[in-house]
Amino acid sequence: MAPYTVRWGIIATGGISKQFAKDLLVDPSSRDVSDVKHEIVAVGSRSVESAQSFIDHLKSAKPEDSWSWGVQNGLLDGVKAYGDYHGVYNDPSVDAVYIGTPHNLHHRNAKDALLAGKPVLCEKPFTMDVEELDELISIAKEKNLFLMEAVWTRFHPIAYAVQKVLDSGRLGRPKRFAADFSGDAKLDATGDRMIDPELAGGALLDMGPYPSVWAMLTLHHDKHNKDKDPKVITSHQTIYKRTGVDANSRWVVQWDGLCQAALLTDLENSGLKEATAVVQCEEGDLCIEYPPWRPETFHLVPRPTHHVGSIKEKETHQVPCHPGNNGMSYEADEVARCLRDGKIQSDRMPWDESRIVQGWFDVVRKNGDSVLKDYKGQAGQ
Ligand SMILES: NC(=O)C1=CN([C@@H]2O[C@H](COP(=O)(O)OP(=O)(O)OC[C@H]3O[C@@H](n4cnc5c(N)ncnc54)[C@H](OP(=O)(O)O)[C@@H]3O)[C@@H](O)[C@H]2O)C=CC1
Ligand SMILES: O=C1OC[C@@H](O)[C@H](O)[C@H]1O
Repeated sequence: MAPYTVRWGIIATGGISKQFAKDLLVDPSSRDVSDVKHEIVAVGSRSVESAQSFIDHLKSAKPEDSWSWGVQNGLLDGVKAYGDYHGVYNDPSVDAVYIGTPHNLHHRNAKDALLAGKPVLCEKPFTMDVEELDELISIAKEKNLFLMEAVWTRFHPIAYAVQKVLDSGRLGRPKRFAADFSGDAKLDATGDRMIDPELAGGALLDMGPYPSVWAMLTLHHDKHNKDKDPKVITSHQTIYKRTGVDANSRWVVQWDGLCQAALLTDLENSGLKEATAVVQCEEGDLCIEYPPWRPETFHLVPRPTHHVGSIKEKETHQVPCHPGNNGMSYEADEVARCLRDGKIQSDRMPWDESRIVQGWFDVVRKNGDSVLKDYKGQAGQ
């Protein structure tokens, strides 16, 4: 059977849109996929020149570039450059829209796309607060349109491999959990969106999705977990004085009857290489290596008290993404399969799990003292 094809419209021409677009153009067979494929038919930007130069950049792929396959095989043929986003939403040749704008624009852009009748894949963090997210979900339901947060890490081979080990029961019940996304950005020398309050900068919203995804995949999905509504029980933010955003956010989530998770983000200090996420279980510890957004290695490690636990030797598991793939093709394949199967949400990245994490961000932000503390989202506008 011919592969099901999604014709994508890309919103915004920044760093992540470029990475996503390139992954759409990688040969699906290089990741053992034959049931779906992708084309790019429209790019929307605040300026038509930027949309065009984005397209030109993609088209200028050298033979050794992973995405040159798509260029040579016509996946960009006829792509249109729009000098606004609505051109993409209203283009009848677009089957689905990818949104790669800064956080505080996600709700506006996703809402406009849905109202124009387009399925949406929207970058993380989904929205600025739960109210904005609930509005998007209700529009998606009402219009019977697919909607998903682009938490790409959920779709990586390592995410499934980690869950397989935990599901096997080999490690027993989780007892403790910690996860961290921290980096030593030279903030005083930069003026980028990461520290810009006007673009909802700060560690929590940009980095927070990654410790959260590992807590969700391991604890929330654990077969012993019965708590459907894990809550933040304490949190702290340190403020970056120059712009007032959070330089770090730390919070603890409790899954009643299972265990707690300590979640950390930090813009100014690096985390641990071998332990970006650690699930400590009865029989041994599962340690996922940095980087949290795209790890490729995890270890099973004996408990520090060597007489406890059946894991006696350290084991290392390498589970890379397929070569030539930034790691974003997998989430695009998920969107294609959901559209093909008539689904409006993904089983792997369902709305209620986006809502849980968005809810944690709301609590941490409101408990803290950053310039975004009292930020009101734009639900209803
Ligand atoms: N999944 C992942 O791994 C990653 C996800 N992200 C997420 O993607 C989103 C975008 O991040 P990133 O690509 O790094 O950001 P960039 O700053 O590189 O790009 C953002 C783009 O948004 C558009 N835009 C629209 N309005 C504005 C505005 N007022 N100010 C600035 N840009 C604007 C611009 O495109 P144009 O001018 O063409 O309209 C701009 O190029 C964020 O929400 C982030 O969390 C980011 C990095 C990695
Ligand atoms: O989503 C992201 O993942 C990779 C990081 O480098 C980036 O800060 C972040 O936006």
